[in-house]
Amino acid sequence: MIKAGIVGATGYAGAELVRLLTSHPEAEISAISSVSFEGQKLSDVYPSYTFLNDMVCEDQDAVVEKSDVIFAALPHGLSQELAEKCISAGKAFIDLGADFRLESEEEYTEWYGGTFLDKKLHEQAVYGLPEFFRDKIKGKKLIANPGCYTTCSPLAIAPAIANGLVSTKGIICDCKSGVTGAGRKPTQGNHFPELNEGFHAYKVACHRHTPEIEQTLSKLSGEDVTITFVPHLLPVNRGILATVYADINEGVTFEQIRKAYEDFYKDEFFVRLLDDGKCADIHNVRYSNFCDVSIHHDKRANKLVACAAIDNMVKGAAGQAIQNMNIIFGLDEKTGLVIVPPAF
Ligand SMILES: NC(=O)C1=CN([C@@H]2O[C@H](COP(=O)(O)OP(=O)(O)OC[C@H]3O[C@@H](n4cnc5c(N)ncnc54)[C@H](OP(=O)(O)O)[C@@H]3O)[C@@H](O)[C@H]2O)C=CC1
Ligand SMILES: CC(=O)N[C@@H](CCC(=O)OP(=O)(O)O)C(=O)O
Repeated sequence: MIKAGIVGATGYAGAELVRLLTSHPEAEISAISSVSFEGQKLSDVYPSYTFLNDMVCEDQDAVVEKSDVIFAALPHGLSQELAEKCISAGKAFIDLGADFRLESEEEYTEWYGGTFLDKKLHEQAVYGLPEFFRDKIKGKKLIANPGCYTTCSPLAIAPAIANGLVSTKGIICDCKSGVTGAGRKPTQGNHFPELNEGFHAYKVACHRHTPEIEQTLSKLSGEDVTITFVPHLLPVNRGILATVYADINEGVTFEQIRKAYEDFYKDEFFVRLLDDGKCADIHNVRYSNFCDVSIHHDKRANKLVACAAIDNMVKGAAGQAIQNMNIIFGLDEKTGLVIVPPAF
């Protein structure tokens, strides 16, 4: 059994790791940590875990010591020192935050304000989006698990970008997220009466996920990709819908695009390419690690409109982190993640 420890287990991403790892057949939760709830049972914080996980929150050192793999579900900027500790102790480290996602320190400083504390450590980090970088993840110890928008948007458009079927300029990623994406800490505007029955964009064309999405798409394309990214806050608990617009290159037919998507995703269990005429819906992926993708042709403007839906807490966070753990430890990638989304 893999001993899996969670730092930041009381946050939404950490608690989702607990939910999924509790029924993982090849892993057991070895320890969990919290600062605010140290010494308290997780099931006192989240009563739905009663009798299923009554573990007591410890400190970070206990998690490192007792685990083969440490998942960090902490706010940005808190993972670098912890990663160093884990890697030098020979453990695997999967970071759900953004500390290791951007390869350029300059970009990291621009968008997050910090610096790379140990450049060598950053060189060891692999970006954990298995559908694109599986071969690089195998056998590695330090994984930068992508964020939710940064999983969903590239999965929507990747086959068209990787095959040079759409322009790499002027791509629009128009995304809508459920409120769990903002974490457990209440913030002004996320309070139910202020949020419910409303719907708005935020951080328009200046969200820190912009360079991360561009980094992934540029790797797939081999060219510098520029995007306009606009996130919106949806008054639902879970789910992200990314609607991505791109100009179809001259001479390319929609049939070629569909064939490229079919080929690209034919062996990807977690990506469900929908038939023509169907639209990806966050309802159909809830609690699961699936990403549903639908593609559409705007014939008048000759644009590709690609939609992708994920559960931000699963494929956008904890599920993908476990998918990465499975790859690192040589397990079938699907282990513990074959979850049927509820029909209603
Ligand atoms: N929510 C989502 O949809 C997604 C989140 N992520 C990323 O996962 C990470 C966690 O996010 P999320 O769970 O939503 O956030 P939460 O705010 O819900 O949880 C954060 C966790 O970190 C702990 N924490 C806060 N400050 C400190 C500190 N100074 N030192 C140690 N621990 C601290 C908190 O609790 P405690 O005080 O109990 O220790 C809590 O357990 C973030 O980096 C986020 O960007 C990634 C993808 C999707
Ligand atoms: C709704 C909402 O607030 N979402 C978060 C993104 C959460 C996430 O996946 O991102 P990171 O792991 O990169 O923080 C935001 O816009 O900042």
